[in-house]
Parts: sequence; C-alpha cells; structure tokens
Amino acid sequence: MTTSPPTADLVRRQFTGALRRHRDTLDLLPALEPELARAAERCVSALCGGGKLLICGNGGSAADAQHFAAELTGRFRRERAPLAALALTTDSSALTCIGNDYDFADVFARQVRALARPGDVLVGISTSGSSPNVRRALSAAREIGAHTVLLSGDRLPETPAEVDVLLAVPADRTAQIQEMHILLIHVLCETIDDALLGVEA
Ligand SMILES: O=C(CO)[C@@H](O)[C@H](O)[C@H](O)[C@H](O)COP(=O)(O)O
Ligand SMILES: [Zn+2]
Repeated sequence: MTTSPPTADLVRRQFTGALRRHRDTLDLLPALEPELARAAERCVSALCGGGKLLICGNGGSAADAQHFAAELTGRFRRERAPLAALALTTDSSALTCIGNDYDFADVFARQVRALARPGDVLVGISTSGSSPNVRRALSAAREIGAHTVLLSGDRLPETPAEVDVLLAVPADRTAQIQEMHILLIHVLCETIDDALLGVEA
C-alpha cells in the first residue's frame, strides 16, 4: 500500500479548526475559569492534606491520565517536591483481573474502592462523558468522600450527579476534545504549582 502525504488543504483545515476551538474555549472562560479554579483548589487541598489524585480514562484519555500523573509525580515546569498522583490505567494485572473476573465497567471503580480515601480527588477524563468505567469510578469516589472532577466535551446534557466539578470543552469530536483536554491539564498543573510554590514574578 502506498501512502500519500497530507494535502496542504487538509493541514490548513486542521490547524484552522484547532485555532477556532481554542478561540471558542477562550470565549467560554467566564464559565470555565471558576470551574478550573475549583478543580485546582480541590487538588491542592488534597495534596497539601496528605491526600492524592487518582486519574482515569480510556484510549487517548488513558494516555492523558498518565501524562497528568507524571507532571505531578515528576515535575511540570518548576522544581518542587513530588506530588501524589496515580493513573489507574497503568496496572495491566489489575485491569485484566478486574475486567476478566468482574466487568470492564469496574476496572477503575474497584481500584478507587481499594485506594481512594476521603479528601482525595478522582479525575475522570472522558470525551463522551459517558464511558461506564469512568462514570462508575466517579460514583465510587463520591461514595468514599473523595472529590470528583470530570473532563469532557460538549455532549453531556448536564453535570452528572456524581461530579463535583465538570470541565466541559466546546468540541464534539473525540480527538478535538482531547486536544483541548491536554491544554486544561497543563493549566491545572500550572495552577497547582502556583498555589504550592507561589506565582512567578
Ligand atoms: O484517542 C482516541 C481517539 O482520538 C481513542 O483512543 C479514544 O480515546 C477511545 O475511543 C475511547 O474509548 C473513547 O472513550 P471516551 O473518551 O468517550 O470516554
Ligand atoms: Zn486520540
């Protein structure tokens, strides 16, 4: 099979679309910024109080969950102590055992029941907002007394009952929502670092 390079037209459309979605998200900031602040505040209070962040998602969002956790256990931009964050997507033994013996919809919720404590934060990442394993994880976290944050797109009609903070980006295609999610995740990382280290002059 031969492959042809992308046409200039396709590349231009992709970049123009991405710019438009960034602009749309910027326009939504009056609504989004308070939610981002609430999400960051819950993360900081968990981390400062001896708690942790648990993060989950499927496919590309599993990669985003790992990316987010690594920014915290490693470092984001500035030097600081490692922060307690764990992606629930990385333990193939837990994922296959729970998926095989129980249900794939329980792969994150069961880990949440094992690991989450009151005051922790469960961050669910789902472009549809409706993946059963992410939604069950949020419900399990809520039952335990952990805070719940959901990153999604614009397909949810309303904030699910089990979600404290909804960060919904104005896009409806999975890949495009993911592109905005990684921006929000980096904004959260910067906000967390500012709270812990002080705002840079
Ligand atoms: O990355 C992509 C598409 O860009 C896919 O791997 C995508 O993440 C998967 O289809 C997921 O299963 C979608 O789940 P969700 O975002 O709706 O929760
Ligand atoms: Zn993707």
